[in-house]
Amino acid sequence: MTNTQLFQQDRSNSPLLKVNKLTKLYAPGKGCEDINFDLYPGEVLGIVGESGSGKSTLLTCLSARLAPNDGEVLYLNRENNWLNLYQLSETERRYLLRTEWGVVHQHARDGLRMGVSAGANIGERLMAIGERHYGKIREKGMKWMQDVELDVDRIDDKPATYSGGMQQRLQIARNLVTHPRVVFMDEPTGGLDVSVQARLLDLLRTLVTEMNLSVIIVTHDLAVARLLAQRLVVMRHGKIVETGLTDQVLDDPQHAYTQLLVSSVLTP
Ligand SMILES: Nc1ncnc2c1ncn2[C@@H]1O[C@H](COP(=O)(O)OP(=O)(O)OP(=O)(O)O)[C@@H](O)[C@H]1O
Repeated sequence: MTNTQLFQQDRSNSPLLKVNKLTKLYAPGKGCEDINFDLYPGEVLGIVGESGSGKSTLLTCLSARLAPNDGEVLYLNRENNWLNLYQLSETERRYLLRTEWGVVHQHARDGLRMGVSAGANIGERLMAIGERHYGKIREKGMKWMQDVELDVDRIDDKPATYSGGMQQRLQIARNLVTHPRVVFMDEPTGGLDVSVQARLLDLLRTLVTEMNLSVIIVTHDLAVARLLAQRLVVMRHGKIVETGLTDQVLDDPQHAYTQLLVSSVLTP
């Protein structure tokens, strides 16, 4: 089954996110420049490119954490209102990040609160959307620990006592507990052992499909892109050089840079 069939992307609906002429440059060619695309409900979009091509800069701008120099990011919220991200107040952007959006960082410690228990890490996001009942918060925390295959008996342990792979699972649970509509992921399996990576990717793929999440995932690993993303954006020197369905881009790359990127993975 192809990724296109697997993920329930719905193009009959309006996009959830519209990115228009987005630019954030630190120096010529460093950052991201004139980025345009739409993200549809249930779609998983991969951003690929070599180190320094601007993937993280773009993701940080898209996820309301870095103001661009130019262009806009429009988001259709749960109430069906279009929000212009960088015209919102800082408080409104932060609220969005705690509720309808999620961010999974490469290093779990950037996305977790290391000083509080695993259960509190999950519960905190529930409290942000108004849940106050301690019993219910704990119950949901336990359910999510099970869903991401963590030992529920360790719910009161701090994340620092978890392995890297477990911390990443906890970070995913913390993000997904509020049923976000859009999740931004920056190299979510980077830095983990290969076998741990494979299991985590499997879990992510299942959760993304089951919850019909819209995801933007940055990765330099084309195998990860192939497994998770339905559509790809290829970046070079801050610009998009190619975009299309994942299988098309990887099996029949049109741009010379994409051809090089794909062949450099195939040739040892
Ligand atoms: N805060 C900053 N100040 C100055 N230059 C920066 C800053 N952040 C990133 N850059 C530069 O912008 C370019 C793009 O960096 P970015 O981290 O977005 O690329 P990337 O494709 O995500 O790379 P990697 O995969 O290595 O993380 C790089 O040349 C980087 O050195």
